[in-house]
Amino acid sequence: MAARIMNLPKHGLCHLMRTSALARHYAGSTGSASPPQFTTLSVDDKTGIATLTLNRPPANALNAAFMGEIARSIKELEKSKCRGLILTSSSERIFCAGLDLKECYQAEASHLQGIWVALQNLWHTLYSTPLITVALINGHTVAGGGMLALSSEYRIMLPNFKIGINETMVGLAVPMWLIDTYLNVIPNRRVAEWDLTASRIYKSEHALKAGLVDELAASKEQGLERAVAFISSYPKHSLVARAITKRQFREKDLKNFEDNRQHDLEIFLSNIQKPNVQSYLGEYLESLKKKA
Ligand SMILES: CCCCCCCC/C=C\CC(=O)SCCNC(=O)CCNC(=O)[C@H](O)C(C)(C)COP(=O)(O)OP(=O)(O)OC[C@H]1O[C@@H](n2cnc3c(N)ncnc32)[C@H](O)[C@@H]1OP(=O)(O)O
Repeated sequence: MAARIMNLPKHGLCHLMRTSALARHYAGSTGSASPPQFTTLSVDDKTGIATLTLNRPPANALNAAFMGEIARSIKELEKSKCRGLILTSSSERIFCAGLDLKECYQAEASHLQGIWVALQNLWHTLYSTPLITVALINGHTVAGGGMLALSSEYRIMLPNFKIGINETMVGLAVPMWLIDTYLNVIPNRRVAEWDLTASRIYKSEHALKAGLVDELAASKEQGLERAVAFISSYPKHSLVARAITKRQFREKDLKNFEDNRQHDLEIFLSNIQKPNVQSYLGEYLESLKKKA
């Protein structure tokens, strides 16, 4: 039975906490984190599989609060000993449009810093989690949205959507940690370099052929079934060993990131505040509006 929840208790989430108990938990909560605004989370008590649904209309664009909320949920799920996490979207068209560009335009340096640090933390949390992670990509996912999908272990996508990392089109360099994430999925360096320098965006069907996604599903329901099947394919006794093995594969990328975290922030702040980048960002935002 799925227990629909508003936020997570400190422990034991996967151990039969029901909606009423959760409501009491929040009523009496010490309030260390505010209730979720942009996500909903449900956990199936029987399978120990959580589904985190992104819900920041219209495009699930990532601002600092939204990214912080996703990262906190993952951390709490880890403590509650859930076995797996499915990431999906409440929108029928957009999984995630990447960073909220409206918040990157003509913003204070402190605001931009908050956005970038939240993006770094979200990537680190998702990429390093011992949970079995599946992105059920039920809409377009680009840039920071591509990061969410590619940092997950398995990708199931619905047909006729777009996926890719288009930062260079926005006028900025792809950070090393995102290049490493891409290479973890597309290990052919030539293809990866070409994709990222050219801001290549794949349609679902082509993404499957290229190995950027692992399966196509005809509907969200079918995608959810497939995601549950993937997570459940790992027997219980293998979970610790698989988590250690996953960590070993990703350790070098995580260490490189930690060694360069501050430098990465400085590069972003310096680039995003350049007059030509801001000017292009303004035009880009206008083009998104005109399209609507
Ligand atoms: C700039 C910093 C770069 C730093 C480089 C380092 C890299 C690290 C990782 C992440 C960086 C980023 O994420 S940069 C974000 C780049 N994102 C994009 O370029 C996506 C732009 N959007 C689209 O291409 C399309 O919207 C879509 C393909 C995602 C969906 O297309 P669709 O036709 O279905 O929808 P609309 O285009 O009509 O959009 C609906 C609605 O959403 C608004 N919108 C879309 N994207 C964003 C966004 N990224 N930020 C804020 N708002 C966005 C769009 O304007 C529409 O709004 P209105 O209905 O109000 O007009």
